[in-house]
Amino acid sequence: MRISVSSDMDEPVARALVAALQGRGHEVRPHGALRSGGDPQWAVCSEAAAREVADGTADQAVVCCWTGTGASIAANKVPGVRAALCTDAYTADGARRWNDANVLALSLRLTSEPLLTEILDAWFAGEPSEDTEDRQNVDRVRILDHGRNRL
Ligand SMILES: O=C[C@H](O)[C@H](O)[C@H](O)COP(=O)(O)O
Repeated sequence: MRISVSSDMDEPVARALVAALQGRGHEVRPHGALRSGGDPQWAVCSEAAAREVADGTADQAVVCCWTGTGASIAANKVPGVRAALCTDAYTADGARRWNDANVLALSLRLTSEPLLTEILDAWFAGEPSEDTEDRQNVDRVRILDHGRNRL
C-alpha cells in the first residue's frame, strides 16, 4: 500500500515506524519532520498526510505527534478520513474492524518499538466488519463529513 506518514518530531519511534512500514513492503510518503524541508507543525503535517488519503494519493496514513491527540484531531478534520488514536493492538484491531479507520494516529511518547510492532500487526490484519450495524455507523460518519443528511 501507499502510506502517508507524518510526525511533528524526528523521534526514534517515528523513524522505526517508517522502516517498519517499508519492511512490510509499503511505499511510504513522509511528511513533517520525516521529510527534508517538511513543515513539522502537527496540524500542518497531519492534515497533509490525511489529505493524501482523502484524495486517493495514499491508501492509508499514520500520523504521529507527542501525545497523538493533535495529529488525530487534525487528520479527522479532513472529509473522508477516519483517524483512530491507538495505544494498543486491541484498539488498532477494533479501529479497522468497527470504525473502518483509514488513518492510524500514534503517540510518540507512549509507543515503544515492541508496542509499535503489535499495533501495526493488528492494524494491517484487521478488515472492516461487514456487519450491518457496523456499516451503518461508518455511513453515519460519512454523512457527518458532508455536514448534511446524505452520503
Ligand atoms: O498534540 C500535540 C502534540 O502532542 C505535540 O507533539 C506537542 O504539542 C509537542 O509539540 P511541541 O514540541 O511543538 O510543543
